[in-house]
Amino acid sequence: MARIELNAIRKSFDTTDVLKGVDLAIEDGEFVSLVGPSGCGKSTLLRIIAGLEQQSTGEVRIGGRPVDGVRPSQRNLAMVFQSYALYPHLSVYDNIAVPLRMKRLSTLERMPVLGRLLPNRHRVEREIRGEVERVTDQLELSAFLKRKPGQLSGGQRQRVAVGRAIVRQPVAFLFDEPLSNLDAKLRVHMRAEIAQLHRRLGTTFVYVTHDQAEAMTMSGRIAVMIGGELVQVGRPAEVYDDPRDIRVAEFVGSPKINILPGHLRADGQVEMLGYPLGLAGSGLARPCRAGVRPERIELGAGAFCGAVVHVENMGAEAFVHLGVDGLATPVLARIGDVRQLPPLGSSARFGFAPDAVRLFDAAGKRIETRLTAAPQRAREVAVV
Ligand SMILES: Nc1ncnc2c1ncn2[C@@H]1O[C@H](COP(=O)(O)OP(=O)(O)OP(=O)(O)O)[C@@H](O)[C@H]1O
Repeated sequence: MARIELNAIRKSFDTTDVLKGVDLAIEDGEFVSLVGPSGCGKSTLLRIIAGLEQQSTGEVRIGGRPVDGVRPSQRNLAMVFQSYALYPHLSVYDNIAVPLRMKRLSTLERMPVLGRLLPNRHRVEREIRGEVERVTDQLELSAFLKRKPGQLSGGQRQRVAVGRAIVRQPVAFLFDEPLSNLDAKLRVHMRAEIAQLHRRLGTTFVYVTHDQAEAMTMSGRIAVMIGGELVQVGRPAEVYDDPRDIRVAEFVGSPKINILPGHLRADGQVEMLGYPLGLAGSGLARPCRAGVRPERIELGAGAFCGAVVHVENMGAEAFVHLGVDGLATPVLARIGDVRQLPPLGSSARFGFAPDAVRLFDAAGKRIETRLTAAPQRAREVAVV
């Protein structure tokens, strides 16, 4: 097991700065997900940890030691890729045994015919069999040992890739979008398997994904990367509830948070479309943006009124899209009880409690103060 430390990591490809000074400490045994939109640099960061890519400046430490200049194979890390990188011509058993054979047998002992004549080969192969069987039992792969990767489902292939990583007993596992080739249902199932695997092994996991739901449901902490910068690191619930930056608020959570244009008055009142939302303490008058999660929008009463322009009924819950005059995008409200859905085309009142609002300044940085007073009931905002 190992602590992984990234200090001021920068990476440029030609003139493009892909990583702009990333600092992150991943504790021994922790499960941290690097999450962010496509192209934000998360795979590059993972590859730098693995030693597959060299940072332009900055330092990587694994288990307290700097590893710059240490070859990937010497870092004792296991990487699981999106493509699984299995050998198509080898059986499940041999795919998992490969890293052990590479480590414990000499080139001569690995030779198919000559190797068998060497006494050490039999002893090592017996040990390897024991270890491969232990891992394949754990991963419920015992029934497939003789099959080739082409004869397996996506989920089974993914488990073989994980098995091959586990047998090496690495100090940390690095996952690069390992579930993105699977269908939605299997992905949800494999999320649970990977989280359980982490609990069982207790080894450091670093997991790259662009899927915020994957990161939220599996990891102890998530590190949100945007445009080559680490914008926020924290427990999933903390990042969801207390985003420090509007880009984080918009990236985390599905469906997206509602962002409403507002104005912070000098007397501390926050207004949206000229209607009061609550008090944020006195300060400088300035434009701001109010973020409200769909589940915090209360339908049926409140200061605002919108036209029901679309309803997404998922069975167990529904999302109502409310067109509001003066807003470019509809406000989304989550409805827990789908029997209470307003009809399409009707108008619906809505509001939200002041503590549901997260305020951001014009640059997208979080305004610390939380709204306190209840929004005053005002005349309705016109329906679109
Ligand atoms: N070898 C390379 N040469 C030039 N540019 C590169 C190279 N590798 C990555 N990049 C660029 O660096 C940026 C970050 O790439 P990276 O693969 O780290 O992003 P990512 O966040 O993992 O994205 P995705 O989720 O799409 O995989 C991208 O703009 C990419 O085009």
